[in-house]
Amino acid sequence: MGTTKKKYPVNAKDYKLYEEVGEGVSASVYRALCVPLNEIVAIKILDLEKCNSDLDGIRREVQTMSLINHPNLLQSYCSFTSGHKLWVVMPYMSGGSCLHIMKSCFPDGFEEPVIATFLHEVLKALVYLHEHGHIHRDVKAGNILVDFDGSVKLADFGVSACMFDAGDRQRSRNTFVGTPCWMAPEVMQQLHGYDFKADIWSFGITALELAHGHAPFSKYPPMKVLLMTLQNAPPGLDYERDKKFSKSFKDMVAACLVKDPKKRPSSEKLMKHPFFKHAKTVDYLQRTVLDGLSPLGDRFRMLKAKEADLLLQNKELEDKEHLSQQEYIRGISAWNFNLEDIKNQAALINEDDDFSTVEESKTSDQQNGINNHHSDAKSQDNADEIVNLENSFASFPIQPLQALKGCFDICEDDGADVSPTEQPLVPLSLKAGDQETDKDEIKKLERLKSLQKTTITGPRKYMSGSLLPDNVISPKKLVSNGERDHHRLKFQVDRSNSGPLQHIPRNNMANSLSVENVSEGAVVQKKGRFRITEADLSPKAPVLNPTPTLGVPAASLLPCLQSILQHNLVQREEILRLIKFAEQTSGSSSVDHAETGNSDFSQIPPTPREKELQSQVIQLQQSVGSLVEELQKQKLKNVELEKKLSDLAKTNSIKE
Ligand SMILES: Nc1ncnc2c1ncn2[C@@H]1O[C@H](COP(=O)(O)OP(=O)(O)OP(=O)(O)O)[C@@H](O)[C@H]1O
Repeated sequence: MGTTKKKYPVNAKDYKLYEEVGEGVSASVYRALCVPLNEIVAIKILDLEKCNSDLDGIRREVQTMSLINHPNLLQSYCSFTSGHKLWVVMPYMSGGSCLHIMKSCFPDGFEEPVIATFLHEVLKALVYLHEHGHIHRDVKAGNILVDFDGSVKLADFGVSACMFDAGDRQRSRNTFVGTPCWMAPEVMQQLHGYDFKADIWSFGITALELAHGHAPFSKYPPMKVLLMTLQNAPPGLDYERDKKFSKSFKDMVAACLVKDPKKRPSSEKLMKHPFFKHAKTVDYLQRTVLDGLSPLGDRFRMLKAKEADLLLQNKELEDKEHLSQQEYIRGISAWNFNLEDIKNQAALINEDDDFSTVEESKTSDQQNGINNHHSDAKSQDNADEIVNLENSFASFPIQPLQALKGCFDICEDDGADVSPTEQPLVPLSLKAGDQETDKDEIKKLERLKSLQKTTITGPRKYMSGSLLPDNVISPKKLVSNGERDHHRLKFQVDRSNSGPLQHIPRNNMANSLSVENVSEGAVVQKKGRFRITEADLSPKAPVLNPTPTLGVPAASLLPCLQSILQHNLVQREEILRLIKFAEQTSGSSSVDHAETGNSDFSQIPPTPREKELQSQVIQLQQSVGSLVEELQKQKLKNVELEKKLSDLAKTNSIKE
């Protein structure tokens, strides 16, 4: 209070876009000039038409970014839509991300004091988030941004979530969210839900990433990462090359990477770990890391060129390793739920992989006394399991922009599409009251609304957003308000930008920012990479505030949400089935499997029972085949006899 906040314009015309400095799964980031304020900013531009997933994640990210208030968290100045694009204006972090810095200048990772300093800053951000009931869910080097003076900010709140009271927590954490290499085992398992300790796991993986220049298992396709994380011992700093690291560093990493989340320290406790005594002030980063770095735009261009080279060098785009590396260079480690990709990934995991698997999981295997060898068997059943997913991953019918129009305010003339290189169209402020939806859009939404009256019966979901600048509402407070049942969740499935699954906002942005809504509590949601989310189907679902403060009633989106929810449930079932299948199969052949250290679906041999059933099926198919053949023969004979009979009848009648 009392401090006059700078007012950033919500009109694309007021910004001058310069070079591209970053690219994510769903967005491109540009250095830009805010003309009226004469200030350099970063603008993240999302193409809502292309980004057919995760609209809810986008909305949440924008909302969370605008509300957080901590020096180690990237706050947004403002957001608005312009044509099909969403613009998010934020501080320009001229050093770029830790991942970009490593890829450009520190391919084998940083020195320990640098790592300690980076991690210390990130941990401060996590303590703040966790204290205020949020889980970040996507902690990784690609989301650690550095400014010219060495200051560090954790970015990317697309998957952040609010934590709920104990009653709902289990269900609310049954959500498949994050980026596979950094994802905690309990998040993958979806058995008992998860909490902020999932961030501690990701933090430990990030520590390894900063130490080695890449995250463990980063070369592998998502499905394999999932199984390796679940089946192998946790990764650590145990290689020969890790000898240079201190015992306290190894110990800190080991504390974070415990599979049982209960045994991991909280962020607050971790802060007291002796390792962080090695942390220095951020000007140390400025001297040791940033000094001499070329401008971010140039580095980004070089990385893109390197990526293009990789593509050229290897025309076999299906080569999962290359794909994986390219994704990694871009800071993308998406769960790509394009069915074809999954099939390819499953098919491509072969003997060669185990060479690197041995390398990555060497320590774990040594610890377990496991030999690495593998089976060549490829299970048709597994392929069938994957094929069965096909039906589940059907496209959703909703246009993302249309859906988002329920979240963001829309100006009268906001219909055109602005390319980042062109200059602005009319933007859409997040503030209510000064925009209108175009007439066609209103008609469509009215239609949806009337449809909704007859179709909506299920529970509804709330917006997330317990982070308030001045007055943060903690999960405890929410519970004590007796509003537990108002924090029921729904989860959705979405996918990376290549896929059909998309997110639809559940509510109106202005509503979500209103005091009532905040007091109603926060919501765990998901993000735009591969994540599978689960609906909380409580019949006591809360009453959504139907009063729109923007041009579009949020309730009009409910039919779409309903349909998405249905899809999500089916998809979740499928994923669970696959995971169970993998676990069962690995359980039933645990000896072989433990010995091989192999965690690949396609290499799991069929059980004896499966073999027996398969041979029975084959026998049945054969006997059906011969019966059909016999039937055909008999039919032919019949026809011939009939013909002979009629011929005889004819000759008889002639004679007569
Ligand atoms: N404020 C900023 N200043 C400078 N560079 C930035 C800024 N924000 C993002 N970047 C760069 O752009 C990249 C992509 O941004 P961001 O991670 O927000 O996009 P995204 O689509 O959410 O990515 P992903 O989903 O892969 O994490 C970052 O990794 C970083 O290198």
